[in-house]
Amino acid sequence: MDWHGDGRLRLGKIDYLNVWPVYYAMEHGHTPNPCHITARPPSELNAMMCRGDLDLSAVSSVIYARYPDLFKILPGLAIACDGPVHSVLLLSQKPLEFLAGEDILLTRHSDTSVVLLKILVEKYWALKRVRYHRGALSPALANGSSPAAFLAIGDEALMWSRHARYPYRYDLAAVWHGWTGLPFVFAVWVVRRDVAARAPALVQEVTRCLWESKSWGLRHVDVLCREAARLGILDPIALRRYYDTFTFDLHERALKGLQFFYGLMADMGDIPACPSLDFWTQDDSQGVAVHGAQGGEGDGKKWAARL
Ligand SMILES: C=C(O[C@@H]1C=C(C(=O)O)C=C[C@H]1O)C(=O)O
Repeated sequence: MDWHGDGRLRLGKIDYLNVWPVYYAMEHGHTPNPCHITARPPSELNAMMCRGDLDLSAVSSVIYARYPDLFKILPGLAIACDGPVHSVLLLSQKPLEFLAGEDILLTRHSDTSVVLLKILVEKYWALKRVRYHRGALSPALANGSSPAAFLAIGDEALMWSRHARYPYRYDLAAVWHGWTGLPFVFAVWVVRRDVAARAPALVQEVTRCLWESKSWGLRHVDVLCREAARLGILDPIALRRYYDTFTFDLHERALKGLQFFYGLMADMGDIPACPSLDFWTQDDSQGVAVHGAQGGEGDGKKWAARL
């Protein structure tokens, strides 16, 4: 835990459009920002949190399942959707049923979607002998040896969703929803346990500020769409539709989807068992194990009352 000499915690931010509703207000002076914010793709944030280079962050949901002893979940925050997500895509040169025995390139920026894809390939689509490679998408797509299919997430997926050589598009959250009927949780916000134990008041402050910023963002989606459109990835109307697909909460159904996913990770041998969901609370620095019955609520009010 490095205080930078000023008592501020180090907060990670996913470097994609999808988290603007959570961070925009605190980064632009509309709500308080008590942290140092570092923006990176998810897999880099995951590694930084595991190393202790950040104190709190959004991380790929698989990371909590793999390292439950290292982290506690911050309530009332998630990147989840209950149907298509538009930005986690398997893009293929051929229809899915012809991908058996083929190479799929996996973006190096993802940890959760990579696991979701492998689960769908093995347990839902039952494709045999698929070979996976992890790497940077741009160079692979630019040279002649392009893979039969690739997995893209975040802004890259939004930019490449209409790639001419990859006309077959599979939205993994839509496939998951069609299969399980459940929401899918791509990312959760976690705090390192050592930080939670040593600085509960700061963790509380940052959590409240994230809720306040999210609440502002969700009340001003029109502002976010106007500003985010300047990046040239989506126009304001498409951005509105994009933001409407997300729930930024760990509500009860999202928790069910998360636990079902963790159960499948255990079946695949990725983790030894489905972990308890250990939420951070200020008054119990050892945490409270939650087994699917609790979750964050829209504006964080329920959690604010608990903290
Ligand atoms: C929905 C998305 O979820 C993302 C997917 C992640 C992953 O696959 O590890 C992590 C964080 C999220 O940003 C997206 O990037 O579009």
